Amino acid sequence: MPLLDIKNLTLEINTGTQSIKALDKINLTVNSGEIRALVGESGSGKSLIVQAIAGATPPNWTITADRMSWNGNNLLSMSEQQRRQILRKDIGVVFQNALASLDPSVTLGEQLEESLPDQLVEGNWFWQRKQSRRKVVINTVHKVGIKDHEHYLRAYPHQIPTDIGQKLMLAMALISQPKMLIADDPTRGMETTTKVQVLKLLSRLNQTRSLGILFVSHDLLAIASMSDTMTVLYCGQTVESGRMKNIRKRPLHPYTKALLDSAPSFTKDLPPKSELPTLAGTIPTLQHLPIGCRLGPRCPRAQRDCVNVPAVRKIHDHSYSCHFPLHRDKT
Ligand SMILES: Nc1ncnc2c1ncn2[C@@H]1O[C@H](COP(=O)(O)OP(=O)(O)OP(=O)(O)O)[C@@H](O)[C@H]1O
Repeated sequence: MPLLDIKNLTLEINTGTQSIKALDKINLTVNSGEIRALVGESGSGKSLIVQAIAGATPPNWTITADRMSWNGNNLLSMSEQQRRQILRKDIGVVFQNALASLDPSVTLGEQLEESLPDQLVEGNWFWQRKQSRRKVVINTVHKVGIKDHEHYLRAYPHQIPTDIGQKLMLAMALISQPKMLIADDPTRGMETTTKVQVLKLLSRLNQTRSLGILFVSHDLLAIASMSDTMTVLYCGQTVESGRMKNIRKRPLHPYTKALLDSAPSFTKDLPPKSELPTLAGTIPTLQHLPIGCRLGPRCPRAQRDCVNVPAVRKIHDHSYSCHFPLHRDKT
């Protein structure tokens, strides 16, 4: 059974004048010990998925799904308290710009200690538990590559540089020893050595503790080297999903191909909102979504049928949604 199992997740945003389908029938699973990359241009809806899973949604969002379960338990039907409990213990989430959501008046050390569940604290006496908490916090910040813990644990959120902040957010997500980590662009803006350090840490946790990871990123180099599987998103629709090596070798969806071709040697990140060199135009805004397959107006293979949403087709564990996929002309 997958840890996280999502089928046909739809997110509608009510703008007051209209209802917009920002996510349209998204499918996604993450198994224990699996690293799944969630990729797509800026604006494709990756962060919306993370927010929908975490339940961090404003009142004008409506979320529906045929299935959205954690370890077999329906996330959508459980109480807010049960869901919070799961997010506190079992799923670590690093949101984009997470640093901004920290309490500015509390030191980072105290906020990390608060994130540590009581079950992981040793000792019976108050002073023993205090020491134990401190020890776990220090170990965790060392694990994410912060050596000068004295300095940073005493600091307030606005006093630290962004890359240290990102590492601390990762520490906060990992401190409860979760079964799964959802990391929304955790290495964004980091310089290469720091990035490599963080990626190595995640790979190690994945291998030693079977940590399942949903890795959201623009960074194709990072994704390709560490992920087992990949889900490609375009404009709120899942376009392709499968094993990383199969998709890299033989992408079936024209969008996946364009995304891979845009970083031919995987040597550069794709800056947000940039044009893909292999596809004309840019991703549409939610107010101007095309009908049917949303890639239609930009797709070199588009034909009349593309005004209808393509069904999900499967070849073993490789799935795609396209009327005119690559390499399948004879079928
Ligand atoms: N709270 C919100 N209300 C309305 N629209 C939103 C909201 N958050 C995001 N959007 C819109 O939803 C679409 C998807 O945004 P999202 O942030 O999920 O993209 P993304 O793939 O995560 O991009 P990036 O890689 O830049 O983070 C965008 O068009 C964005 O403008």
